Amino acid sequence: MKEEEVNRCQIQEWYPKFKSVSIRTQIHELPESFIQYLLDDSGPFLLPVSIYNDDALPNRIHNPEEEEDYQVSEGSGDESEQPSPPPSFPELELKIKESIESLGGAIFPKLNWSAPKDSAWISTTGSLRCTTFSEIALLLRSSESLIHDLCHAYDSCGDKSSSRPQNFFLALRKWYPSLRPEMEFRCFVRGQNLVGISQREVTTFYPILLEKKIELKRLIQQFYEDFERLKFESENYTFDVYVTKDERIKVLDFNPWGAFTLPLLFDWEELEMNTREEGNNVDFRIVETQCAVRPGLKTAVPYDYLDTSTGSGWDQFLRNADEELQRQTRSSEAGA
Ligand SMILES: Nc1ncnc2c1ncn2[C@@H]1O[C@H](COP(=O)(O)OP(=O)(O)OP(=O)(O)O)[C@@H](O)[C@H]1O
Repeated sequence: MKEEEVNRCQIQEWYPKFKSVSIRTQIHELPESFIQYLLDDSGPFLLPVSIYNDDALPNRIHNPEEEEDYQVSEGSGDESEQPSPPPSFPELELKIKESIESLGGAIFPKLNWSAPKDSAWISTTGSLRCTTFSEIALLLRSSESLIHDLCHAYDSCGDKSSSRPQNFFLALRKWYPSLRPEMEFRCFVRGQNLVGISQREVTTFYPILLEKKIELKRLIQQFYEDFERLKFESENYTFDVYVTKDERIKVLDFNPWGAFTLPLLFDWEELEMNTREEGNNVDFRIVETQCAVRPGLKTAVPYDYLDTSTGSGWDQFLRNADEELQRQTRSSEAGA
């Protein structure tokens, strides 16, 4: 696989071309200080200080010296006891706040390639729905799967020249509360031919897919002929689509062929062999019976989460996160 093929699957690269057939998204370049914050696992877990009131336009720039909570006593003699000051990213926070408002008040966050799916369990809603910068920071900072984007994006590239992209971006996608998982599909393109389509959520049997199989296949194939073929430059790649109630197709994501991309109801060897000639049938796969469901391919809750007993590490992590949230709530109430 080539770096350029991996690069094309970054949301800041593909979204401008597919905007009209995707879901509303605003993309912000991330400062290096924020990337370092995401990567830093030394010391306690600190959420960034929110410098704006949550429910108003920016009206107060936080000044640590004016608030008791932030005063660091000088010369106490034991510097190692002093917690490091919480980080703050005022410019980024303002841009994000404005974007969230313009996207209707709730968003789904994502870096260049990936969403922090593995940290949904930590949010109060158990989902990736975010309404504030702090919620986004909590999800991003808690996610192991984003380490792939941050440090290993090019690991499968034969021409790898760096471990990370030049710039990182945060995509804020309008939150859709009622996406039906059975209407998401992964499409496999080889040699610029659509060779396979798989149900995306393979852990469940959805009878409606049996009923609509022929129609869904026709819709997706038509979409590929109309939009995809001319616009996405790689020879081999995958893209994920969502079929709306009124039978429109929305592109959710692009992924490189092979490597970290899950082949779902296929395996890569059989997809490699499928060199579909023009006009041949596209292989459309769904879970056809209750007995054919696949086990979950990704774990949503880290194993350690199951063990929150004293000494497990998670007890301290959860206490720190809780204290930080309470402290920030107190400080924003004091400033309101
Ligand atoms: N805007 C949204 N609102 C609500 N849910 C969403 C939204 N966008 C995506 N999702 C849900 O989140 C899932 C993961 O999204 P997405 O494919 O963008 O993440 P990803 O990290 O790139 O995943 P993968 O690496 O498996 O492709 C989607 O399958 C969809 O169910």
